Amino acid sequence: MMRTRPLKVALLGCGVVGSEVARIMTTHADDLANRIGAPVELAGIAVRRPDRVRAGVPAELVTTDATALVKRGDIDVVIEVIGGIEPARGLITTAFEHGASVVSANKALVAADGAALHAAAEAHGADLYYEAAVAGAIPLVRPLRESLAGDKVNRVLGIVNGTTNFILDKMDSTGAGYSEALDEATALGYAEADPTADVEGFDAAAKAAILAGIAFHTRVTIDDVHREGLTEVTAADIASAKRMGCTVKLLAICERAADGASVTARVHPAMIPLTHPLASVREAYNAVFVESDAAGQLMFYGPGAGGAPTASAVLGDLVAVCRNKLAGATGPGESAYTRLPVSPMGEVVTRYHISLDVADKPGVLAQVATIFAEHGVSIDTVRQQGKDGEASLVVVTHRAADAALSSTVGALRELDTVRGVASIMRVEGE
Ligand SMILES: NC(=O)C1=CN([C@@H]2O[C@H](COP(=O)(O)OP(=O)(O)OC[C@H]3O[C@@H](n4cnc5c(N)ncnc54)[C@H](O)[C@@H]3O)[C@@H](O)[C@H]2O)C=CC1
Ligand SMILES: N[C@@H](CC=O)C(=O)O
Ligand code: NA
Repeated sequence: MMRTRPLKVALLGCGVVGSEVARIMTTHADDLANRIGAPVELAGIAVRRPDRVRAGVPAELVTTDATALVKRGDIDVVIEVIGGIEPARGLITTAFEHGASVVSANKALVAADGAALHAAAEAHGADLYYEAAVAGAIPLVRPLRESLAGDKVNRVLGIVNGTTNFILDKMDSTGAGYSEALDEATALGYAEADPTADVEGFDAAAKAAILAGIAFHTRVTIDDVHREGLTEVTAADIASAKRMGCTVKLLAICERAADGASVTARVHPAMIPLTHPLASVREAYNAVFVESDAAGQLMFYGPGAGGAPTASAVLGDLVAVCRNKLAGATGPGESAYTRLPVSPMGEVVTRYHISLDVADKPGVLAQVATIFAEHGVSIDTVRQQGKDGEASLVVVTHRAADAALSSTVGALRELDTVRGVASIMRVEGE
């Protein structure tokens, strides 16, 4: 039976995501009420710039005082789509203290301080949901937290940043320049307020931290995630990948160690074979593989960024949180009981593509091969291209520890015949 008294919702932020949340809450009000069992009322919208015209947003609901809004006392759910650490963290904490549950899309905050936020929610009998924080519209947080709660997840691997995937896709398929592609991604609402977060891999690293924590039932913060962004990827890397039958993607990879005693989490560009399903993920789409003991391999795919897709995930959480409120219950909180430590990047084992500029004279190849052998890194293939006394040597290795590869590269740089290390890229998905 439908409750007539509405559940009151405060919306913090009315930008790309917030404006879509407000629009869908208004246009789908009847369906939302039927699905929840009570009407949901948008009771206030906190904005920073009230002068900005927002189509379809009732002017009387708009305020610049977000703190007063979350302290009102009659708010059941706060939706935080401001982004960043402060004031978002303070507002969420205040919301819990005043009895509200919280839905957030803020990966930066959850990856930095998720444990404290979960503790605050639990202390006040409230919910903290953040499906939109990882891979936009794609259901991933709740499937990991709930549907896979009976299984043992060993690996999560995928593309979790729409902006960088959009840039790489445009560079690869249309030959667009990096800045042009980034501007387009920003105009389409995919990029963060500061797109450095996207291109330097901070956004993907935040998502990797959240995924690793939930998947392995431990605590992982963004500081535990090895991070390399897109800015070092050159057109030559992309061309070299093509020659190998590969493409370049920015990947997030979270793994349980073979002995089960630790986990790793990393974000970096990588070459993947064109035959791998991740190679065909275009534009701002995301795709994530989850590998677990009982289920085997699962693939999650869909729009990873953009106002309406992200609002879809926010509204899904809103419905869940409202249902919990009506039932007088809360959903699952933090599950970090395994306390598995996060190992450093040096312990990660994978394959590498290394491009060296070398002198084109006899014996160089043997010298280079010896350095690899001395560091225990086995070579799979070597390709050499010479011009004007200089040559480019492309080495692809078998699987080796990241620390061994770093020492190898350090020793290669010491060789007189090695003029420079043009690029080092990991090779994944084989
Ligand atoms: N745009 C996207 O595709 C996705 C965004 N997200 C996350 O959603 C959140 C919001 O992102 P967008 O909507 O894209 O950003 P946005 O920059 O378009 O919107 C944020 C809005 O919050 C407002 N704001 C800032 N401080 C405020 C304050 N103290 N009080 C009230 N309003 C304030 C800003 O003026 C802005 O309008 C971020 O955490 C972002 O990481 C998550 C998934 C996808
Ligand atoms: N900037 C992010 C938005 C969604 O999380 C991205 O590009 O993926
Ligand atoms: Na999601």
